[in-house]
Amino acid sequence: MHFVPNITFGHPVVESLQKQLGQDPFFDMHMMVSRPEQWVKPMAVAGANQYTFHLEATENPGALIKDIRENGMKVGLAIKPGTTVEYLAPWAHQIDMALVMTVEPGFRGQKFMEDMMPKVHWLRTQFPSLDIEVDGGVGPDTNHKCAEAGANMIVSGSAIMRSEDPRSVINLLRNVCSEAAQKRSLNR
Ligand SMILES: O=C(CO)[C@H](O)[C@H](O)COP(=O)(O)O
Repeated sequence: MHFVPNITFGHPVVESLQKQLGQDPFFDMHMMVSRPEQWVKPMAVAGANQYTFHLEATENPGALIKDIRENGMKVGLAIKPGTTVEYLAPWAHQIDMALVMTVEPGFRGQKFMEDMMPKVHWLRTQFPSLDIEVDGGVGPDTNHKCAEAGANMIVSGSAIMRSEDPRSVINLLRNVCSEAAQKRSLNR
């Protein structure tokens, strides 16, 4: 289970949490950009472990996946709420992580789109070992829906940053995801 606090690089809170929780940083760069091809090398040089791009932003996902791998990074593939999961499926065997956006990309603090959960569930059923991430409006009130649908990675921004006790929110989110993953593996 990976837990991904969505906090700006170098933010003192994330640095302090990493120290306190003893986590090795894993840098997944979620590139909400047009022409994602142009940033692969710079991100690899900067030390990114994974490069996540939007399927809607490229005309040649296959070539981009190859380039990311050749630059030594794992591959994440994101879809916006309006993009159907069937559009992502042909690439699922070539990627490490599928990212289902649960808000329109743009800014923090938006409302979680529960109607994206069937996408997560479908991906989990079709690709049992794929990492599946959700991003947008995820916090203690919505996290269990993501975990039950099959997400094993979550991005959480506002719910953590607005809390007076970020560490307990992180632990809660992590526990819910771990328990759901455990239940899934027992049911297999
Ligand atoms: O980047 C995003 C949207 O473009 C993320 O959804 C957002 O930053 C996550 O924060 P929150 O938990 O507040 O939705």
